[in-house]
Amino acid sequence: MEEELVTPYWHLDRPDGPRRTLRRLPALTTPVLRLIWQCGRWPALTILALQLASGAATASGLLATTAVLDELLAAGAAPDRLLAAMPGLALVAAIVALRGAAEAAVELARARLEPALRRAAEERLFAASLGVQLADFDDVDFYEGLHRARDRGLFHLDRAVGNTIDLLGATCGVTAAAIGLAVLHPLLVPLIVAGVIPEAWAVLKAAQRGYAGMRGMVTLNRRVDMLAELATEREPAGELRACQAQPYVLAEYRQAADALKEEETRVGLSMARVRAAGRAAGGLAMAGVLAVLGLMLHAGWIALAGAGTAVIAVRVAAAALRQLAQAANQLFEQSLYVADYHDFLADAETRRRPAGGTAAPRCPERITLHGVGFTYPGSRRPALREIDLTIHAGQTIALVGENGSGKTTLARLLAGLYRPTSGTMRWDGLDSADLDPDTLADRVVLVPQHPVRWPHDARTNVRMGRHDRQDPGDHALREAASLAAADDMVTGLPAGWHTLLSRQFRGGHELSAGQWQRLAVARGLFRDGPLLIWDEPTAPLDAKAEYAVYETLRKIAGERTVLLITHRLTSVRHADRIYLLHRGRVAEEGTHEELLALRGRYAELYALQTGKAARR
Ligand SMILES: Nc1ncnc2c1ncn2[C@@H]1O[C@H](COP(=O)(O)OP(=O)(O)OP(=O)(O)O)[C@@H](O)[C@H]1O
Repeated sequence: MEEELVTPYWHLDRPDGPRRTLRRLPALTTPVLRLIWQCGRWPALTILALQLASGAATASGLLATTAVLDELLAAGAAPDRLLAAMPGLALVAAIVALRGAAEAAVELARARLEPALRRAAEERLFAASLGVQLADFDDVDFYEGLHRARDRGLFHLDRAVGNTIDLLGATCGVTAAAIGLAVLHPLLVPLIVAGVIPEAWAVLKAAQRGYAGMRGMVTLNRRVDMLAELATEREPAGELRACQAQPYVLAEYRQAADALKEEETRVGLSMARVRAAGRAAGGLAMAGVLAVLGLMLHAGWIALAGAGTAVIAVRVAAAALRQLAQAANQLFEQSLYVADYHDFLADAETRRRPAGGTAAPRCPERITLHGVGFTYPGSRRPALREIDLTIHAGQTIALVGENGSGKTTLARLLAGLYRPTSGTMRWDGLDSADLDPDTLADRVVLVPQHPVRWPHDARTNVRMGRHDRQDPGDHALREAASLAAADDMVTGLPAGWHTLLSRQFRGGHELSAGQWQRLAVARGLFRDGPLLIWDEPTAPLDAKAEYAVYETLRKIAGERTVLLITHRLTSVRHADRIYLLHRGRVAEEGTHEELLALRGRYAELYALQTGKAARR
C-alpha cells in the first residue's frame, strides 16, 4: 500500500511527532481565544460570567445538600426530620433552578457568538486568499495549506469555539465540585483527580493520532474529491462518456479510495484501541476512588451525611472532569486544525501582493523586457528565458508558437500577474517591480484563454470587467457587447441581460463555449485600458463572431496597444511585430513578411496552415 501512496499523483505527508504537537498546545489554543476576544468579546464575557455563576450554584448546591442530608439522617421521627430538611430542600431547588437559568442563558449567548465568529473567520480566509499573488496559487505548499484551512480549519474553528465554551463550563463545574469536596475533606480532591487521569490521557492520545492521520491524508482526500467531481459534475460528464472513460475514472477512484480507506481504518482502529484502554483504566480508577471513600467513612474521617454528599460530589466532579477532558481533547484536536488556519493566514500575510510604489504610467509609451526569465514555483525548468522585447504604444504585437512555448506565461508577466524571476520589465523606463501593482493592473485588460464563467446574470458577467465603472443607462456595456458580437445573443436569452448564467441554480441558463467567449470579449472591451492582452480570444468563436472580434481589434489598434496570442497565423499578418516563442525563448521576430523571408519555424507553420509550401 505504501508504494501506491507515493505515486506521483498523491502521497501521505508525514506530520509532526506527538511530542512536538503537545509542546505546541498552548500556542495552538491561543488563536482560538484571540479570535473569540476579537470578534465576540461581549457575548464571550457574558458566557464567562454565566459559567462562573453556574459553578458557584453547583458548589453551594453541594453544600446545601450536606445540610439536607444532615437533617434527614439525624435522630427523631421521619416527619419531623423531613420538616426540618424542608428549608434546605427549598434552597437546593432554588439553586438548581438558578443553574438551569444560567445554562439556558449560556445557550442564548452562544447562539450570538458562534455565527459572528464563523463569519469573521471566513472573511479573513477569503481576504487572505484574494490578497496573495497569482504565482502563489502555483505553489503546491500554499495551495494545499489554503485548502486545509478552508475545508478543515474553518470547520474545526467553528467547533473549537463551542468546545472552548464547554471547556469553560466544565472547568467551572470541576472547580465547584472540588470546592465542595475540599470542604468535606481535602484528601478527596487529589483522589478524584487521580481517578480520571487514565481516561483523560487516553482521549488526548487518541486526538493526537487522529490529527496525525488527517495530516497524512490531506492529499489523498483531495484526490478522491477531484475524482468525485469528475464522476458527478455536469461539465466533464459529456467528454467522459464520449471517451468511454467511466471505467477508468472508477478505477482511479478505487485506487485512491482504497488507500484512503486503509489509512482511515488504521487511524480509526488505533484511536479506538487507545480510547478502550483509557475507558477500562478509568473504570478501575473510579472503583478505587469509591473504595477509598468507604475506607475514609470506616475510619471516621468523614461523617455519613458528608460521605453521601461526597458520593454525589464525586459523581458531579467525575462527570465534569470527563466533560473537561473530552472538551480539552476535542479542543486540542481542533486546535491543531485551527493552527493550520492560522498558519495559512500567517503564510498568506508574507505572500501578500505588495501595495504602494510609483503609479504606473497612464498610457505607457514603451514597455520593454530585458533578459526576462520566469520559473513557476516548484518547477525546475524555466517557462521563459532571456526574453528581450519592446512594445510601443498603439502597436499590435502578436505572440505565436507551439503549445507550451510560454505565450500565456509571457502575457501574464506583461499583465503584472507574475513577476519576472530574472531580468527586468520596464514601463516607460520604470522598473515594473517598483510600480504600484494596483495601478499597473488598472492599465491592463486581459481576455484569458479560459475566461471565468461567473454564476451570475449576463450583465454582471460583462460588468465584472470593471465592476466600479460608472455606466449610466448601460451604454458602455451595450457598446462592448455589440463590438464582441454578444448583443443579439444576450437579448435572445430568456431574461435578456438579467438571465442567470448558471445551471447550478434553479432558472439558470447555460451558454455554449463560444457564447461564453463572446461575453468574455465584451467583458474585456467594457474594462477598457491602454494595454489589451488577448490570449486566444477567438478559438471557440464561429466565423462571423471571429470576424467581428478582429474587426474590433483593428478598430481599436492605434488607440490601444494590443498583444494578441493566437495559433491562427493568418490573423496576425497585419501585426506590427510578431514574436515566435519556442521552449520559452524568442526564436524569431519581425513582421509577417520578414518572418516569411526568414524561412524558419514561422514560415513553416504558416505554410502548414495556409496549405502553401514554404518558399525555401
Ligand atoms: N501553473 C503552472 N505551473 C507550472 N508550470 C506551468 C504552469 N503553467 C504553465 N506551465 C508550464 O510553462 C510552460 C509554458 O506554458 P504556457 O501556458 O505559457 O504555454 P503556451 O505557449 O501559452 O501554451 P498554449 O499554446 O498551449 O496555450 C509549459 O511548459 C507549461 O507546462
